[in-house]
Amino acid sequence: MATIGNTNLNAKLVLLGDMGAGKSSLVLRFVKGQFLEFQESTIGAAFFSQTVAVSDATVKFEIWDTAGQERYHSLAPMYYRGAAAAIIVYDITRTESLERAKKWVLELQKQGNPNMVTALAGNKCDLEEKRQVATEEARAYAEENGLLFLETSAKTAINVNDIFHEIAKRLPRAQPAQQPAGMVLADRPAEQSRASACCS
Ligand SMILES: Nc1nc2c(ncn2[C@@H]2O[C@H](COP(=O)(O)OP(=O)(O)OP(=O)(O)O)[C@@H](O)[C@H]2O)c(=O)[nH]1
Repeated sequence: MATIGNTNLNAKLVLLGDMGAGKSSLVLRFVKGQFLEFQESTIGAAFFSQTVAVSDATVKFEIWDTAGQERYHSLAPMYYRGAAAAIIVYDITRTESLERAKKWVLELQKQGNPNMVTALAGNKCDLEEKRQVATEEARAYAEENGLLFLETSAKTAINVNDIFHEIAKRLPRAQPAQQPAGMVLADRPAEQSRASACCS
C-alpha cells in the first residue's frame, strides 16, 4: 500500500504479463536506463526500487517484476497482494499477449486491492511493422476497465518514464493522521532486534 511521510510515498508496484512481453526490460529501462536485446527470462520474481518526483510528492516505487511463464502463475498473488499499483504488460506484436493481459486484469479485479492504480502497457511499440494489436482496440479495452493506457518501448524508451509518472500522480495520498510517521519509526528497533537474534 502507499504510505505517506510528509510528501514521501512508498508504493509497492507489480508487473504482470505474458512471458516475453517485456516486463523486465521496462523495469531495466526505468531503473537503470538500459536495454538488452537478449534479456533473460525471469525466474520467480525480481525486486527493484526507483524514486520519482511528481508535483506534490516523491514516490519511491518498490517494484516486483514477476515471471511470465505459466509455471510461476501461482506465485503472483504474493506480489500483487497489498500492491498500490500494477502494470500489466502485453506485446503489441502478439495478439495472445493481450489475451493474457486481459486475464491478469480479471484476476486483479477479483483478488487485488480494489484501490490499486492499474496500467496497461502495450510494449514493443518500436516494432510497428510487426504490429498485431491495434492501438484503438487496446485503448477502448483499457477505458472500459478503468486502466491507464500507454504504448511503450523499452528499446527506445518511449513512454517508459511516463507510465511510472502517470501512476505516481494517481496514487491516493494517504492522510498523515491515519499513518503517523512515528508508527514506522517505532517498528524499527523491533525489526533490528529480530535480525540480530537470528544471526547470533
Ligand atoms: N524491440 C523490442 N524488444 C523488446 C522490448 N522490450 C523487450 N524486448 C525484448 O523482448 C524479449 C523479452 O523481454 P523481457 O523483458 O525478458 O520480457 P519479460 O516479460 O520480462 O519475460 P519473462 O521474464 O519471461 O516473463 C527480450 O529479448 C527483449 O530484448 C521493446 O520495447 N522493443
